[in-house]
Amino acid sequence: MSIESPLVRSRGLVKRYGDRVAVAGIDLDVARGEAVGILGPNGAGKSSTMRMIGCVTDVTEGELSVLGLDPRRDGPAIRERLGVCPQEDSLDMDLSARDNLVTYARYFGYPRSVARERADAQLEFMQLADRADSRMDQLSGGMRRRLAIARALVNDPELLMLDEPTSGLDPQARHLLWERLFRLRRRGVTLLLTTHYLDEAEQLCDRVVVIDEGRIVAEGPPAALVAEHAPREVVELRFDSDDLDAHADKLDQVGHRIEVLPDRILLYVDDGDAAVPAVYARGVSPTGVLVRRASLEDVFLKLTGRTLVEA
Ligand SMILES: Nc1ncnc2c1ncn2[C@@H]1O[C@H](COP(=O)(O)OP(=O)(O)OP(=O)(O)O)[C@@H](O)[C@H]1O
Repeated sequence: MSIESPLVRSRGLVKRYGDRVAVAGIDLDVARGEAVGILGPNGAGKSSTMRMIGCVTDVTEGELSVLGLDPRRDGPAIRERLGVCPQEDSLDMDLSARDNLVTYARYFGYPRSVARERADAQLEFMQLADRADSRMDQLSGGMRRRLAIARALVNDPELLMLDEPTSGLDPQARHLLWERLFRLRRRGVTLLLTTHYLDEAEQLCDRVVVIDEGRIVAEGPPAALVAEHAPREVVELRFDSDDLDAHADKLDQVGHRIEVLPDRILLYVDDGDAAVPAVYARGVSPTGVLVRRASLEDVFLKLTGRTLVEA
């Protein structure tokens, strides 16, 4: 157990935009070497939290220390030691991939030759070496996203922050990018990221913080959260008809809990395969049945009554 102070520590962190409360008092710790995921639906306050930690927006209220420094006072010194990859990438469309990185590295005061070396090393790591001379409009969305991460790495940051790094990417591009994040994690880079993709967070993150309406609703290692909040398995039932409540009424007490979503019914059970015959025995005939392990999505649903992706 490290006795080092956390890289990020917030207590009662608040962000307001006028009357709108985006972050309503968040306590967050990120230790060196950890991979922490902030999960939550649209508008939950994830980006606002990230922007305060990244010193791009002011803290409205509460305590925040980043790398042991105070963002209110030491913004520039903190930013030098962070790698920040915002949701909207801000790559320069007129520059090549390499020059985007070199220009950024020069902000940190590296001599041109060092900036170029650092740029090339990160292009290599992000599997973009063969696209070094390409302009942005010649790169796919996935390549641009990897380039934005490469750029965030040129200053060898102590903490890499990624806001929805895989949103909008096709599954192959997501996979490629995620695989690089695993490698970074293995190298010991501290990661703080937001995502809608709970399956990814479950695999990559040591710890997840689930937020909803600006507040933390659950926190812990993914497997522990699932074990705490959801039975082992879930039976998903799909139907042609819209009247799912009528089916749900018949399934009373088949499992520990039942959730009726707009397009399906979820039954929370210990043993999915054993529960399926009980569904038919109640006179319910779904058009689709899927048995799966309970996931963070189920934790979120239980805690907020809403699904993450469709929320
Ligand atoms: N610059 C701003 N001015 C006013 N309101 C804002 C601003 N930025 C965010 N908000 C509001 O604050 C709340 C939280 O937004 P935030 O972007 O932090 O959420 P999020 O969890 O990152 O959502 P998303 O996944 O859509 O990015 C939302 O209600 C949003 O409309």
